[in-house]
Amino acid sequence: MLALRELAFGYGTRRVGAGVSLTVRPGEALCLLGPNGGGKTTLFKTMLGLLPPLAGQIVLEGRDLTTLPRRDVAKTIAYVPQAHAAFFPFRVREVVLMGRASRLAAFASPGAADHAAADRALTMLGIGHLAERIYTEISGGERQLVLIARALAGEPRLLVMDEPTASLDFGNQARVLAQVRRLSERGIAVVLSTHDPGHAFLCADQVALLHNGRLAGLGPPAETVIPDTLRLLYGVEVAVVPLPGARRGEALCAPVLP
Ligand SMILES: Nc1ncnc2c1ncn2[C@@H]1O[C@H](COP(=O)(O)OP(=O)(O)OP(=O)(O)O)[C@@H](O)[C@H]1O
Repeated sequence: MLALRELAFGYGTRRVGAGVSLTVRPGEALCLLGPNGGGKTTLFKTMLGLLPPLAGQIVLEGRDLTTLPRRDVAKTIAYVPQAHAAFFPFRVREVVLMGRASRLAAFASPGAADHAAADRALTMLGIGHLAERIYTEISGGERQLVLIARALAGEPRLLVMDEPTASLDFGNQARVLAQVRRLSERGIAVVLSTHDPGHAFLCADQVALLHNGRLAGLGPPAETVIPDTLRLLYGVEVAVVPLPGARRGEALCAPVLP
């Protein structure tokens, strides 16, 4: 689905990261962990084709990303940004419908299939009851769920999510992580970042650890989310405690305060 080969990324002459190589297969979820300012958002922008690679290559479904028409990229990858301040008082249904933009001809209005896809996405996220609400008048957590629904409405094959659980309450965090697993089961590839390393155990097949713009580890959660790597990334001691009866090696991560 997606391959990064010796990728260097950043802003013009400001190199944020380098030497990043990884692959994400259809239906696989990759969780990106790293400290504030570690380069996660910059890497995402580069993967989406919004920033040119400074070196190396990004291959999307076998083709070099930089040679693909923007519209093809937009049909394949959907991006869920961090829940941002909302300025325009659209209804939630309209916001979700905007996720169909890449599938509409220029100046065309959404048709029945587009409305149906938007409704499916609202239902999938369990927020059908918000459809007629005004986007600027719902909570930050609800907005985050709407942004995920907007991305899914475009029926992408790869979903890139920048800290999708950041502003969500405990229940909604669990719902979003469960959703990531469900998307994987449907064959959709997911790349997400989070500041909670425990989330990797709940939804990821692979974890990429980004430290000073370089990969400090890449592999299954049980091999990568361990006290040594978490100390390196975050500069604190972390206890990684296996969950009793866990079938996928799930563990809880908690900082050990001095
Ligand atoms: N537009 C920009 N131009 C130049 N440098 C930038 C720009 N945006 C971010 N940076 C720098 O790039 C580095 C990586 O930032 P980035 O936002 O990718 O980190 P992050 O891992 O997503 O952080 P966080 O977890 O805090 O969201 C930081 O040093 C930041 O100051």
